[in-house]
Amino acid sequence: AELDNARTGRSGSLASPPTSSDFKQKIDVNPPKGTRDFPPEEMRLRSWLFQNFREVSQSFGFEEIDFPVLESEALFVRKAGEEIRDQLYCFEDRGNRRVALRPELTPSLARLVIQKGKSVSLPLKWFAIGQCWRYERMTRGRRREHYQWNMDIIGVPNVTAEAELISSIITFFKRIGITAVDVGFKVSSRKVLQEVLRRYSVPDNLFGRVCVTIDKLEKIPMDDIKKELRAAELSEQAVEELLQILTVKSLEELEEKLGSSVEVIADLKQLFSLAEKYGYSEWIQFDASIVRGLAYYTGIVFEGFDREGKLRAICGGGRYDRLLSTFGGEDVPACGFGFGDAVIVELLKERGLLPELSPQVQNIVCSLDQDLQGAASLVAARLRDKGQTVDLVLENKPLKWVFKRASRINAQRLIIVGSSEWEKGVVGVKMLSSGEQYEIKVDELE
Ligand SMILES: OCc1cccc(Br)n1
Repeated sequence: AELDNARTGRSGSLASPPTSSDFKQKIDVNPPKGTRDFPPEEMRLRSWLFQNFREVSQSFGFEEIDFPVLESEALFVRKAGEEIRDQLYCFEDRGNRRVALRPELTPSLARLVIQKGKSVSLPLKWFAIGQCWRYERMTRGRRREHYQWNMDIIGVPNVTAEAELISSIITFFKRIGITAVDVGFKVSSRKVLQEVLRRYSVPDNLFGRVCVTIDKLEKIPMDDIKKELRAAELSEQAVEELLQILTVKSLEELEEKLGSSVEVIADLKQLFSLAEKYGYSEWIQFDASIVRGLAYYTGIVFEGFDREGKLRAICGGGRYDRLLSTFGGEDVPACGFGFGDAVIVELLKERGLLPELSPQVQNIVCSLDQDLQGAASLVAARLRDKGQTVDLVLENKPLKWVFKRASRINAQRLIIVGSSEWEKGVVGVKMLSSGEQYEIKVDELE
């Protein structure tokens, strides 16, 4: 019975821990549903992507931060009907605490900003790359985890912050060969909806929920949208005007509808003017239907889209000036974006822009007989001390095997430690691309 317990993983005392011979049933060697392994080839692509995320963030003067993948569930229990809430990967831990695998990074950032309080001086320009989770019924076969790149500017109330963030994403796209022909940004502001709701005296506390509902346009039937809006006590007229304003085709038309005195017109005009100064006007367009699906956005919202219309949104973000107070903190103006690691790879594949990333090592070192294994280790250590990368052959292998491995790991140089050469204080060197070969004193190796 104990052995059975061990096999099935059920708890129960065992005289000694199970050994591999106790387990007949082969474990499932695939990762859990909806998750990915990153063996070397996949990990090279991920590292390349993240390196570009990091270098762009740093070129904009942002500092890297990180937080636990596990957070208190309380950070994410917003009551606005968001999909991200419905799919929260949450559970009770062994201390009976309600915890969750983070579905996004922004609430953790807000928590850290509140925690730091007056000990940090504004503005904060922070970025993070972190794995985020959702528990989705595998019916749709979608992934349960992805990595997100976030950049956030905390403490800047005007749209210069949003303009800077959009510029950083465009800089990233350009670095990896994506142009304004491939991708664009749809830009709007939730202040449009806020203005309409204000005119119909809809209470502020319903704002997030209404936006989340509006974001479901094109995802759920119009009747369900209207039903949700009526459930939020919107009048028929308010519902009609809300849906109507989302179809506005230009800033000029929006100005006609709302009047030029409304703040949102000034915001959007300033954003487009800044875009022109940055030189990225061709990348962005006003699109009144963009609201984004997170409840906490309060102002400008934007999303990167593939112009061929085949893929889901590449990235998205916006202003969230009221998030900190929902956690009991002092509100601070804030804006940021999230950029997932999945759609961008699909886009790169579509456009034939996936980089060729092969393993690289400068040296492979081997000894011709096992008495010289120590000598080979000494040579490897010397080279490493000089900053060289070295793959040291750790067993006594025939040269044929060494050459095959050298080719597989893309080594540039083969260093051979042979007994007669070693006695003369030299080693054999073979440049693996040119074929050139020579002997050299160990101390002169570099
Ligand atoms: O974009 C929403 C989301 C959140 C967590 C994990 C995954 Br996959 N996707």
